[in-house]
Amino acid sequence: MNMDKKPLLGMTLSELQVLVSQAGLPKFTAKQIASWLYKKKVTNIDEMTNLSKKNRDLLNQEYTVGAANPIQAVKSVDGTIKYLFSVGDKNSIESVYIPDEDRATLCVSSQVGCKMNCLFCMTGKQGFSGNLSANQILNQIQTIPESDTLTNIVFMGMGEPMDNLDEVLKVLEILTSDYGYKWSPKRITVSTVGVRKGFERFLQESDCHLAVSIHTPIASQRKDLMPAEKGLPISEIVNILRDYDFSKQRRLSFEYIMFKGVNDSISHAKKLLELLDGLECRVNLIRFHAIPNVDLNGSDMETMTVFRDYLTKNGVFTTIRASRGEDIFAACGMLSTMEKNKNK
Ligand SMILES: C[S@@+](CC[C@H](N)C(=O)[O-])C[C@H]1O[C@@H](n2cnc3c(N)ncnc32)[C@H](O)[C@@H]1O
Ligand code: SF4
Repeated sequence: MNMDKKPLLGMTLSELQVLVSQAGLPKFTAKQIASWLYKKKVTNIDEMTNLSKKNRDLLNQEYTVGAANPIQAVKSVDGTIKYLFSVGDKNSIESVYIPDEDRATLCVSSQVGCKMNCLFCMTGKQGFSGNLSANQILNQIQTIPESDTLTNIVFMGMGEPMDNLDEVLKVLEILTSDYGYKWSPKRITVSTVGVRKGFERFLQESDCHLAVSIHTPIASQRKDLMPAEKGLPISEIVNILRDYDFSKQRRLSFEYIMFKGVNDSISHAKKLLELLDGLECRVNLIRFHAIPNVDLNGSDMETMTVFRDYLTKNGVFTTIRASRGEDIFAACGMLSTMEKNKNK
Protein backbone atom coordinates (compact mmCIF):
# COMPACT_ATOMS: atom_id res chain seq x y z
CA MET A 1 0.00 0.00 0.00
CA ASN A 2 1.20 3.51 -0.77
CA MET A 3 1.51 5.01 2.71
CA ASP A 4 1.47 8.60 1.45
CA LYS A 5 -2.00 8.29 0.00
CA LYS A 6 -5.13 7.92 2.09
CA PRO A 7 -6.99 4.62 1.90
CA LEU A 8 -10.57 4.58 0.61
CA LEU A 9 -11.30 1.10 1.97
CA GLY A 10 -12.87 1.52 5.40
CA MET A 11 -14.63 4.80 4.60
CA THR A 12 -18.35 4.95 5.33
CA LEU A 13 -20.74 6.41 2.77
CA SER A 14 -20.96 9.71 4.63
CA GLU A 15 -17.15 9.95 4.71
CA LEU A 16 -17.06 9.27 0.97
CA GLN A 17 -19.69 11.98 0.45
CA VAL A 18 -17.50 14.52 2.23
CA LEU A 19 -14.50 13.33 0.22
CA VAL A 20 -16.18 13.70 -3.19
CA SER A 21 -17.57 17.11 -2.35
CA GLN A 22 -14.12 18.32 -1.22
CA ALA A 23 -12.51 16.87 -4.36
CA GLY A 24 -15.11 18.57 -6.57
CA LEU A 25 -16.56 15.29 -7.86
CA PRO A 26 -20.32 14.87 -8.53
CA LYS A 27 -22.29 13.88 -5.43
CA PHE A 28 -23.47 10.54 -6.86
CA THR A 29 -19.89 9.30 -7.24
CA ALA A 30 -19.76 8.58 -3.48
CA LYS A 31 -22.22 5.70 -3.93
CA GLN A 32 -20.39 4.50 -7.02
CA ILE A 33 -17.08 4.42 -5.13
CA ALA A 34 -18.72 2.55 -2.22
CA SER A 35 -20.04 -0.02 -4.65
CA TRP A 36 -16.61 -0.51 -6.26
CA LEU A 37 -15.01 -0.86 -2.84
CA TYR A 38 -17.48 -3.07 -1.00
CA LYS A 39 -19.45 -4.95 -3.65
CA LYS A 40 -16.94 -5.38 -6.46
CA LYS A 41 -13.97 -5.25 -4.09
CA VAL A 42 -11.59 -3.59 -6.54
CA THR A 43 -7.98 -3.08 -5.53
CA ASN A 44 -7.23 -0.11 -7.78
CA ILE A 45 -8.99 3.20 -8.40
CA ASP A 46 -8.52 2.74 -12.17
CA GLU A 47 -10.88 -0.23 -12.02
CA MET A 48 -13.74 2.15 -11.06
CA THR A 49 -14.71 2.45 -14.70
CA ASN A 50 -18.02 4.31 -14.32
CA LEU A 51 -16.04 7.25 -12.95
CA SER A 52 -14.62 9.47 -15.69
CA LYS A 53 -10.89 9.19 -16.39
CA LYS A 54 -10.52 12.75 -15.13
CA ASN A 55 -12.22 11.96 -11.83
CA ARG A 56 -10.21 8.78 -11.34
CA ASP A 57 -7.02 10.77 -11.92
CA LEU A 58 -8.20 13.33 -9.36
CA LEU A 59 -8.84 10.59 -6.82
CA ASN A 60 -5.53 8.88 -7.59
CA GLN A 61 -3.62 12.01 -6.67
CA GLU A 62 -4.55 11.75 -3.00
CA TYR A 63 -6.13 8.36 -2.46
CA THR A 64 -5.54 4.69 -2.93
CA VAL A 65 -7.92 1.75 -2.41
CA GLY A 66 -5.67 0.66 0.45
CA ALA A 67 -6.11 -3.11 0.37
CA ALA A 68 -3.03 -5.03 1.58
CA ASN A 69 -2.82 -8.83 1.40
CA PRO A 70 -1.76 -10.89 4.43
CA ILE A 71 2.00 -11.36 4.77
CA GLN A 72 1.73 -14.90 6.08
CA ALA A 73 -0.82 -17.72 6.22
CA VAL A 74 -0.43 -20.77 8.44
CA LYS A 75 -2.83 -23.64 7.91
CA SER A 76 -3.83 -26.08 10.64
CA VAL A 77 -4.53 -29.74 10.06
CA ASP A 78 -8.18 -29.00 10.91
CA GLY A 79 -8.55 -26.41 8.11
CA THR A 80 -8.22 -23.34 10.35
CA ILE A 81 -5.96 -20.72 8.76
CA LYS A 82 -4.18 -18.03 10.71
CA TYR A 83 -3.37 -14.91 8.69
CA LEU A 84 -0.78 -12.37 9.68
CA PHE A 85 -1.11 -8.76 8.46
CA SER A 86 1.54 -6.10 8.64
CA VAL A 87 0.49 -2.83 10.28
CA GLY A 88 2.84 0.13 10.31
CA ASP A 89 6.58 -0.51 10.19
CA LYS A 90 7.11 -3.00 12.97
CA ASN A 91 3.80 -4.50 14.03
CA SER A 92 1.61 -7.32 12.88
CA ILE A 93 -1.89 -8.50 13.71
CA GLU A 94 -3.73 -11.77 13.31
CA SER A 95 -7.00 -13.00 11.86
CA VAL A 96 -8.16 -16.59 12.03
CA TYR A 97 -10.30 -18.25 9.37
CA ILE A 98 -12.36 -21.11 10.82
CA PRO A 99 -14.32 -23.33 8.40
CA ASP A 100 -16.92 -25.52 10.07
CA GLU A 101 -19.45 -27.54 8.03
CA ASP A 102 -21.70 -24.92 6.43
CA ARG A 103 -20.14 -21.98 8.29
CA ALA A 104 -16.96 -20.06 7.58
CA THR A 105 -16.07 -17.64 10.35
CA LEU A 106 -13.34 -15.03 10.41
CA CYS A 107 -12.02 -13.90 13.77
CA VAL A 108 -10.69 -10.35 13.35
CA SER A 109 -8.43 -8.07 15.40
CA SER A 110 -9.41 -4.56 16.44
CA GLN A 111 -6.18 -3.33 18.04
CA VAL A 112 -2.43 -3.96 17.95
CA GLY A 113 -1.97 -5.54 21.36
CA CYS A 114 -4.39 -4.61 24.14
CA LYS A 115 -4.50 -2.41 27.23
CA MET A 116 -6.67 -4.75 29.30
CA ASN A 117 -3.85 -7.03 30.45
CA CYS A 118 -5.90 -10.16 31.16
CA LEU A 119 -3.70 -12.67 32.98
CA PHE A 120 -4.38 -15.53 30.55
CA CYS A 121 -4.07 -13.68 27.22
CA MET A 122 -1.03 -13.51 24.96
CA THR A 123 -2.26 -10.29 23.35
CA GLY A 124 -2.57 -8.72 26.80
CA LYS A 125 1.05 -9.69 27.49
CA GLN A 126 2.15 -7.76 24.37
CA GLY A 127 0.89 -4.50 25.83
CA PHE A 128 -0.80 -1.90 23.68
CA SER A 129 0.76 -0.53 20.51
CA GLY A 130 -2.21 1.20 18.89
CA ASN A 131 -5.73 1.11 17.53
CA LEU A 132 -6.46 -0.38 14.14
CA SER A 133 -8.18 1.95 11.69
CA ALA A 134 -11.43 0.93 9.98
CA ASN A 135 -9.24 0.35 6.92
CA GLN A 136 -6.99 -2.09 8.79
CA ILE A 137 -9.94 -3.95 10.33
CA LEU A 138 -11.90 -4.26 7.09
CA ASN A 139 -8.74 -5.15 5.19
CA GLN A 140 -8.57 -8.40 7.20
CA ILE A 141 -12.04 -9.34 5.96
CA GLN A 142 -11.65 -8.19 2.39
CA THR A 143 -8.23 -9.47 1.34
CA ILE A 144 -8.16 -13.10 2.47
CA PRO A 145 -8.79 -15.60 -0.34
CA GLU A 146 -11.94 -16.87 1.46
CA SER A 147 -13.48 -13.39 1.73
CA ASP A 148 -16.48 -14.06 -0.52
CA THR A 149 -17.42 -17.30 1.22
CA LEU A 150 -17.41 -15.97 4.79
CA THR A 151 -20.67 -16.51 6.67
CA ASN A 152 -19.75 -14.96 10.04
CA ILE A 153 -17.39 -12.42 11.57
CA VAL A 154 -16.37 -12.43 15.22
CA PHE A 155 -14.40 -9.64 16.88
CA MET A 156 -12.43 -12.09 18.99
CA GLY A 157 -8.93 -11.53 17.66
CA MET A 158 -6.37 -9.19 19.16
CA GLY A 159 -7.59 -6.19 21.10
CA GLU A 160 -10.63 -4.90 22.90
CA PRO A 161 -13.25 -3.67 20.39
CA MET A 162 -15.00 -1.36 22.88
CA ASP A 163 -11.69 0.42 23.43
CA ASN A 164 -11.59 1.30 19.70
CA LEU A 165 -15.29 1.75 19.17
CA ASP A 166 -15.30 4.58 16.61
CA GLU A 167 -13.38 2.47 14.11
CA VAL A 168 -15.21 -0.76 14.98
CA LEU A 169 -18.61 0.93 14.51
CA LYS A 170 -17.55 2.21 11.08
CA VAL A 171 -16.67 -1.34 10.04
CA LEU A 172 -19.97 -2.68 11.42
CA GLU A 173 -21.82 0.00 9.43
CA ILE A 174 -19.99 -0.93 6.22
CA LEU A 175 -20.63 -4.64 6.78
CA THR A 176 -24.36 -4.21 7.42
CA SER A 177 -25.39 -1.27 5.18
CA ASP A 178 -27.08 -1.49 1.80
CA TYR A 179 -24.20 0.48 0.28
CA GLY A 180 -21.67 -1.95 1.80
CA TYR A 181 -21.63 -5.72 2.32
CA LYS A 182 -25.36 -5.73 3.16
CA TRP A 183 -24.87 -8.46 5.78
CA SER A 184 -27.41 -9.14 8.50
CA PRO A 185 -26.07 -7.99 11.92
CA LYS A 186 -26.91 -11.52 13.06
CA ARG A 187 -23.79 -12.72 11.25
CA ILE A 188 -21.48 -10.57 13.37
CA THR A 189 -20.48 -10.96 17.03
CA VAL A 190 -18.48 -8.43 19.02
CA SER A 191 -16.68 -9.80 22.08
CA THR A 192 -15.73 -7.62 25.04
CA VAL A 193 -14.53 -7.69 28.63
CA GLY A 194 -16.76 -4.64 29.21
CA VAL A 195 -15.27 -1.16 29.03
CA ARG A 196 -17.23 1.71 30.56
CA LYS A 197 -16.55 4.11 27.73
CA GLY A 198 -18.01 2.21 24.82
CA PHE A 199 -20.16 -0.57 26.24
CA GLU A 200 -23.52 1.23 26.32
CA ARG A 201 -22.74 3.13 23.15
CA PHE A 202 -22.22 -0.17 21.34
CA LEU A 203 -25.54 -1.48 22.63
CA GLN A 204 -27.30 1.66 21.42
CA GLU A 205 -25.61 2.07 18.06
CA SER A 206 -25.23 -1.49 16.81
CA ASP A 207 -27.58 -4.46 16.35
CA CYS A 208 -24.78 -7.01 16.16
CA HIS A 209 -24.58 -9.89 18.60
CA LEU A 210 -22.69 -9.32 21.84
CA ALA A 211 -20.37 -11.75 23.65
CA VAL A 212 -19.20 -10.76 27.12
CA SER A 213 -16.01 -12.39 28.38
CA ILE A 214 -16.98 -13.22 31.94
CA HIS A 215 -14.70 -16.13 33.00
CA THR A 216 -15.91 -16.09 36.62
CA PRO A 217 -19.01 -14.78 38.42
CA ILE A 218 -16.95 -13.73 41.47
CA ALA A 219 -15.86 -10.08 41.34
CA SER A 220 -12.66 -10.47 43.41
CA GLN A 221 -11.52 -13.39 41.28
CA ARG A 222 -12.44 -11.61 38.06
CA LYS A 223 -10.32 -8.66 39.16
CA ASP A 224 -7.31 -10.98 39.47
CA LEU A 225 -7.90 -12.55 36.08
CA MET A 226 -9.08 -9.42 34.29
CA PRO A 227 -8.10 -5.98 35.61
CA ALA A 228 -10.92 -4.44 33.49
CA GLU A 229 -13.28 -5.61 36.27
CA LYS A 230 -12.06 -2.59 38.27
CA GLY A 231 -13.28 -0.19 35.57
CA LEU A 232 -16.64 -1.81 34.86
CA PRO A 233 -17.64 -4.58 37.29
CA ILE A 234 -19.47 -7.62 35.95
CA SER A 235 -22.44 -6.88 38.26
CA GLU A 236 -22.84 -3.50 36.55
CA ILE A 237 -22.43 -5.04 33.09
CA VAL A 238 -25.25 -7.47 33.85
CA ASN A 239 -27.47 -4.64 35.16
CA ILE A 240 -26.89 -2.61 31.99
CA LEU A 241 -27.72 -5.67 29.88
CA ARG A 242 -31.03 -6.12 31.70
CA ASP A 243 -32.25 -2.90 30.04
CA TYR A 244 -31.86 -4.35 26.55
CA ASP A 245 -34.03 -6.85 24.73
CA PHE A 246 -32.11 -9.95 23.71
CA SER A 247 -35.15 -12.12 23.17
CA LYS A 248 -35.47 -11.27 19.46
CA GLN A 249 -32.80 -11.17 16.80
CA ARG A 250 -29.88 -9.92 18.81
CA ARG A 251 -28.08 -12.57 20.81
CA LEU A 252 -26.23 -12.22 24.10
CA SER A 253 -23.63 -14.75 25.11
CA PHE A 254 -21.05 -15.06 27.88
CA GLU A 255 -17.61 -16.48 27.20
CA TYR A 256 -16.16 -18.55 30.03
CA ILE A 257 -12.63 -19.97 29.80
CA MET A 258 -12.41 -22.96 32.13
CA PHE A 259 -9.30 -22.95 34.31
CA LYS A 260 -8.54 -26.09 36.29
CA GLY A 261 -9.25 -25.66 39.98
CA VAL A 262 -9.88 -21.93 39.57
CA ASN A 263 -13.37 -21.34 38.19
CA ASP A 264 -14.65 -24.80 37.26
CA SER A 265 -16.53 -25.88 40.42
CA ILE A 266 -20.28 -26.38 40.77
CA SER A 267 -20.22 -23.54 43.28
CA HIS A 268 -19.00 -21.28 40.43
CA ALA A 269 -21.78 -22.60 38.22
CA LYS A 270 -24.35 -21.77 40.92
CA LYS A 271 -23.01 -18.23 41.34
CA LEU A 272 -23.04 -17.79 37.57
CA LEU A 273 -26.70 -18.81 37.45
CA GLU A 274 -27.52 -16.31 40.21
CA LEU A 275 -25.71 -13.52 38.40
CA LEU A 276 -27.35 -14.21 35.04
CA ASP A 277 -30.79 -14.88 36.51
CA GLY A 278 -33.54 -13.60 34.20
CA LEU A 279 -31.21 -12.61 31.35
CA GLU A 280 -31.93 -14.05 27.92
CA CYS A 281 -28.48 -15.44 27.14
CA ARG A 282 -26.29 -18.44 26.52
CA VAL A 283 -22.87 -19.42 27.86
CA ASN A 284 -19.95 -20.66 25.77
CA LEU A 285 -17.32 -22.61 27.66
CA ILE A 286 -13.87 -22.16 26.15
CA ARG A 287 -10.89 -24.44 26.49
CA PHE A 288 -7.84 -22.59 27.71
CA HIS A 289 -4.96 -22.34 25.22
CA ALA A 290 -1.96 -22.46 27.53
CA ILE A 291 0.45 -19.56 27.14
CA PRO A 292 4.07 -19.32 28.32
CA ASN A 293 4.93 -18.21 31.87
CA VAL A 294 1.37 -18.23 33.19
CA ASP A 295 0.46 -20.55 36.00
CA LEU A 296 -2.99 -21.56 34.76
CA ASN A 297 -4.16 -24.86 33.31
CA GLY A 298 -7.24 -25.75 31.37
CA SER A 299 -9.98 -27.88 32.95
CA ASP A 300 -10.42 -31.40 31.64
CA MET A 301 -13.27 -32.28 29.32
CA GLU A 302 -15.14 -34.23 32.01
CA THR A 303 -15.25 -31.20 34.34
CA MET A 304 -16.32 -28.98 31.46
CA THR A 305 -19.12 -31.36 30.53
CA VAL A 306 -20.42 -31.48 34.12
CA PHE A 307 -20.32 -27.66 34.30
CA ARG A 308 -22.10 -27.34 30.95
CA ASP A 309 -24.82 -29.83 31.87
CA TYR A 310 -25.41 -28.14 35.24
CA LEU A 311 -25.95 -24.74 33.63
CA THR A 312 -28.12 -26.10 30.84
CA LYS A 313 -30.23 -28.17 33.26
CA ASN A 314 -30.81 -25.01 35.29
CA GLY A 315 -32.04 -22.95 32.37
CA VAL A 316 -28.95 -21.34 30.79
CA PHE A 317 -28.17 -23.01 27.50
CA THR A 318 -24.43 -23.75 27.50
CA THR A 319 -22.05 -25.10 24.88
CA ILE A 320 -18.40 -26.12 24.88
CA ARG A 321 -16.60 -24.34 22.09
CA ALA A 322 -14.54 -26.65 19.92
CA SER A 323 -10.90 -25.74 20.15
CA ARG A 324 -9.51 -25.08 16.71
CA GLY A 325 -6.08 -24.74 15.19
CA GLU A 326 -4.12 -25.78 18.27
CA ASP A 327 -1.18 -26.84 16.10
CA ILE A 328 -0.78 -23.32 14.67
CA PHE A 329 -0.67 -21.35 17.94
CA ALA A 330 -4.33 -20.42 17.65
CA ALA A 331 -4.38 -18.68 21.02
CA CYS A 332 -4.85 -15.11 19.96
CA GLY A 333 -1.63 -13.12 19.93
CA MET A 334 0.72 -16.11 19.71
CA LEU A 335 1.69 -15.76 16.07
CA SER A 336 2.18 -12.00 16.15
CA THR A 337 4.24 -12.33 19.34
CA MET A 338 6.51 -14.80 17.56
CA GLU A 339 6.80 -12.40 14.62
CA LYS A 340 7.63 -9.55 17.01
CA ASN A 341 10.35 -11.56 18.71
CA LYS A 342 11.78 -12.54 15.33
CA ASN A 343 12.03 -8.87 14.34
CA LYS A 344 13.79 -7.87 17.54
C1 LIG B 1 -8.79 -12.35 22.48
S1 LIG B 1 -10.33 -11.80 23.10
C2 LIG B 1 -10.73 -10.41 22.06
C3 LIG B 1 -12.04 -9.76 22.39
C4 LIG B 1 -12.11 -9.05 23.73
N1 LIG B 1 -10.93 -8.34 24.04
C5 LIG B 1 -12.45 -10.01 24.85
O1 LIG B 1 -11.59 -10.26 25.68
O2 LIG B 1 -13.60 -10.48 24.86
C6 LIG B 1 -11.49 -13.04 22.53
C7 LIG B 1 -11.70 -14.18 23.48
O3 LIG B 1 -10.50 -14.95 23.60
C8 LIG B 1 -10.35 -15.33 24.94
N2 LIG B 1 -8.97 -15.69 25.23
C9 LIG B 1 -7.93 -14.88 25.45
N3 LIG B 1 -6.81 -15.61 25.72
C10 LIG B 1 -7.18 -16.91 25.67
C11 LIG B 1 -6.48 -18.13 25.88
N4 LIG B 1 -5.18 -18.16 26.15
N5 LIG B 1 -7.18 -19.29 25.76
C12 LIG B 1 -8.49 -19.28 25.44
N6 LIG B 1 -9.20 -18.16 25.22
C13 LIG B 1 -8.55 -16.98 25.34
C14 LIG B 1 -10.83 -14.09 25.68
O4 LIG B 1 -11.12 -14.32 27.02
C15 LIG B 1 -12.06 -13.73 24.88
O5 LIG B 1 -13.20 -14.41 25.36
S1 SF4 C 1 -8.65 -11.24 26.52
FE1 SF4 C 1 -9.41 -9.54 25.30
S2 SF4 C 1 -9.41 -7.81 26.70
FE2 SF4 C 1 -8.16 -9.37 27.67
S3 SF4 C 1 -6.06 -8.84 27.10
FE3 SF4 C 1 -6.82 -10.34 25.59
S4 SF4 C 1 -7.65 -9.15 23.93
FE4 SF4 C 1 -7.43 -7.78 25.69
